[in-house]
Amino acid sequence: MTHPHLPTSSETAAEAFRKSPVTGRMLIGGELVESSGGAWIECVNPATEDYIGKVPKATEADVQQAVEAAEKAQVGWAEMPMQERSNCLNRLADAFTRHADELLMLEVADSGNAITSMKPDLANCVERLRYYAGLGFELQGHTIPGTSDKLHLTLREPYGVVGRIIAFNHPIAMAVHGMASPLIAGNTVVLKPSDQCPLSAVRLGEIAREVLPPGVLNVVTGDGSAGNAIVRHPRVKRLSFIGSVRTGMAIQRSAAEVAVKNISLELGGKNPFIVFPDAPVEKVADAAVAGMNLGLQGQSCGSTSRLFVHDAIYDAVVKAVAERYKALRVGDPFDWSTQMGALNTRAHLERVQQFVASAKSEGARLVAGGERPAGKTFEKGNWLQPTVFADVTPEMRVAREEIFGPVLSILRWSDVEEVIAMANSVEYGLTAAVWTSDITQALRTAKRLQSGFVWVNGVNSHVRAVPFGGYKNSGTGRERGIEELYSYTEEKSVQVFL
Ligand SMILES: NC(=O)C1=CN([C@@H]2O[C@H](COP(=O)(O)OP(=O)(O)OC[C@H]3O[C@@H](n4cnc5c(N)ncnc54)[C@H](O)[C@@H]3O)[C@@H](O)[C@H]2O)C=CC1
Ligand SMILES: O=Cc1ccc(S(=O)(=O)O)cc1
Repeated sequence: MTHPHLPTSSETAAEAFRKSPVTGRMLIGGELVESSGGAWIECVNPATEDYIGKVPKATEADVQQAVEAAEKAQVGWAEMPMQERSNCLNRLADAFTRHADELLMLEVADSGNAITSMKPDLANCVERLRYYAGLGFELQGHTIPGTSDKLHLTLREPYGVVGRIIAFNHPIAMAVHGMASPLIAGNTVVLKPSDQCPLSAVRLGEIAREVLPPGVLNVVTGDGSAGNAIVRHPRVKRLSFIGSVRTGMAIQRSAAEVAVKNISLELGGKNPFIVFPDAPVEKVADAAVAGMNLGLQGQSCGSTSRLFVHDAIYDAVVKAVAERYKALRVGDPFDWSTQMGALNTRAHLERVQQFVASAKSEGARLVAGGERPAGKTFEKGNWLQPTVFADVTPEMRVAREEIFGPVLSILRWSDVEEVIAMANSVEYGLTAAVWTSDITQALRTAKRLQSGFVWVNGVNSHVRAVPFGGYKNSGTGRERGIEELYSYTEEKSVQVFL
């Protein structure tokens, strides 16, 4: 990429990208390459609709080449002492830190997410690389007492080539988070970023090329057909995917046609936030904003998009939440005072607008937002005001389907059994929040929620060692911590006859 990325003092960041769009290349076997088919994917700034760059549209042959390069590199990579692999990851973290500002600009231009919300993602990437660089030393087998005349022990071995396919909402975080643990375990990686937001991953490929041996990380850019080629490659036995339930199910079907594979899936969410009558109204209202990840326009799998409020404090909470949503600053994603940016694509905005229309027609009460914001900034781009519907009932579409946008639904409850049943009534089970000062009630409720991650009196907090993943159709497998690391290894039992 030749783009300066950082604007001069006389121009805005958006102008800088418009004036000099970037051209990205794929990283395959240590070389920066274009698509063998010659096609490109165009990247558009969601806030301005400006063309900001292009990346190659990978063909099946490109994917094949990437897997072969990864296979070739894997033998030597796995044979390296742990200390050397660890050094490589730490060097990648150093290089990443040097380029963090430029990566942040690319990320914001390509995603439309507010810069204040994306900056922590960059720091988290560095933290994740260093964390797994150290944790690799804990990858241990064990010995098992058995019969007196035999010694039983286990070894942890890498799968080989890992395919990592990711969603559009946290592009660089998902790219880096998903490579640290497979790499330290001795696998090599073929990464496919989302075709909606590929620029930061492509730049990551360029940076990684300077510090990792050729073929250890390969970045192929393309749409679902490139993803499917990774999924169907018979020698990519371990796959890790972040995206929608529909694609996750398609991947399971497609993979099963060619081989038996280990696939972890981080999928969608329609996450409940249950407020008991003793919860503090103002803090609940703050959490109803924070839990929706509005800096990403609600486009986060963990967003607590169904707020169940007890009858006793319902009106007060609705009022406090609506006030906060109306006061949010929507605007230029590059502006450090902006709290919410633009939705990622026009098609996605239109999908979210259909949810707003369906909520109105099904009788929900609009208490904030619902429209495109007014003003010059919003003449072009994928804009929607932060939106809140009250008096939502469980059978409405907005209460059942993942919107992946800035639309919060508030539902009323008065009976604990009923609210737990409502919370569990959707196909998803990713995150949940429970708010009460009664710890017994909180833990009882947490236990009964069919969700992989429950916050008590909090929202949206993630810690690197705490497992994250979904129940039901929200996924399978857990990411983060040592379990994630182990999930990129196969366990071999060795029995020694003495
Ligand atoms: N549970 C979690 O950790 C997260 C889940 N998500 C979910 O992701 C969805 C939004 O992200 P999108 O990018 O729109 O998801 P998506 O499922 O449309 O696409 C995700 C990735 O899969 C690729 N893909 C599409 N079809 C494929 C196929 N047949 N085979 C292989 N790869 C294929 C895409 O090119 C993209 O890279 C939401 O449902 C959201 O909840 C998003 C972030 C985190
Ligand atoms: O949106 C959900 C989400 C966001 C980020 C990550 S990751 O830790 O960066 O992979 C996972 C899920």
